[in-house]
Amino acid sequence: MNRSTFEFVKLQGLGNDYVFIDCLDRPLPPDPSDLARRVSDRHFGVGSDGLIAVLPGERASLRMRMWNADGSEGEMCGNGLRGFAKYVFERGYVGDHAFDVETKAGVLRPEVLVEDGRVARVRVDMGRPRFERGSLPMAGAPDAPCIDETLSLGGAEVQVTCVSMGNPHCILFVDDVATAPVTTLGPAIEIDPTFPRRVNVSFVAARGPRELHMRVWERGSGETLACGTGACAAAVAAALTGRAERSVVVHLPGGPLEIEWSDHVLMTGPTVEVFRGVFFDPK
Ligand SMILES: N[C@@H](CCC[C@H](N)C(=O)O)C(=O)O
Repeated sequence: MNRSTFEFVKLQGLGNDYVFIDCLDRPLPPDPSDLARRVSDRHFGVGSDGLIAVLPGERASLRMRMWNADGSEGEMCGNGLRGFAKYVFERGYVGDHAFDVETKAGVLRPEVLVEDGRVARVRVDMGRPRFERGSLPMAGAPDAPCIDETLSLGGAEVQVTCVSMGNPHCILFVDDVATAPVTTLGPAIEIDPTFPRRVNVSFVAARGPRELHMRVWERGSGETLACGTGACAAAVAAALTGRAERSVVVHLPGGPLEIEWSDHVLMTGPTVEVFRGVFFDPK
């Protein structure tokens, strides 16, 4: 990789798409936030919801870092981690079907599910959800959870449940996701001072004990077709508040994700390599 061109692979999970760069034998570009903004641009760049780097790890042999389309770095990315698992398994960087990956949210464990010699689906042990405000972070007593609380957020009175999946999520239950104010209230809650590091905002409708419908406004990327960590947080919030069972299918605009919460949260869903290319970096 030199400063003016670099190779990339684009993968998507339920339409939540990321440009992957391989930094195992090459250094991470000097300003990955700026690069994320430029490659993510759907007119002047490759077009994606963000950038993911494949790196050597310290707490595991491999490390994933991800940046949103606005250049902010996220602690975790569920759809991205499924793509990461496919990428490293198919290139022989790991030998086992299940392996550890270091992220900013800790070491997580994906398992690739191989069909016809290809990784089509990945199950990820997403670890334990956390509920205390300090884990998001969120204003208020650091040890107190926020479960079905009515708060003034983004200029509206809303009932929310907040969950950390390593990254912060604010869940609003609604009657119908089609008419939910995703693109108006979503960005207003994202930057509400209650969440000093901003927050991902999910609008979720329970449709029976094992079916959730969801749309998401992602911190740093806007409305996306799916969010893996968001689907986990939504499933946990629905179970915790008696709206659904602990094993659900979350229907997102990009397709369904299977989520199970026993102690850890398990997420199972597809991942697809879309194309490979060379980015001509004007900088
Ligand atoms: N789409 C992702 C989450 C990406 C990071 C998020 N926008 C954040 O800033 O926390 C997923 O699939 O989990």
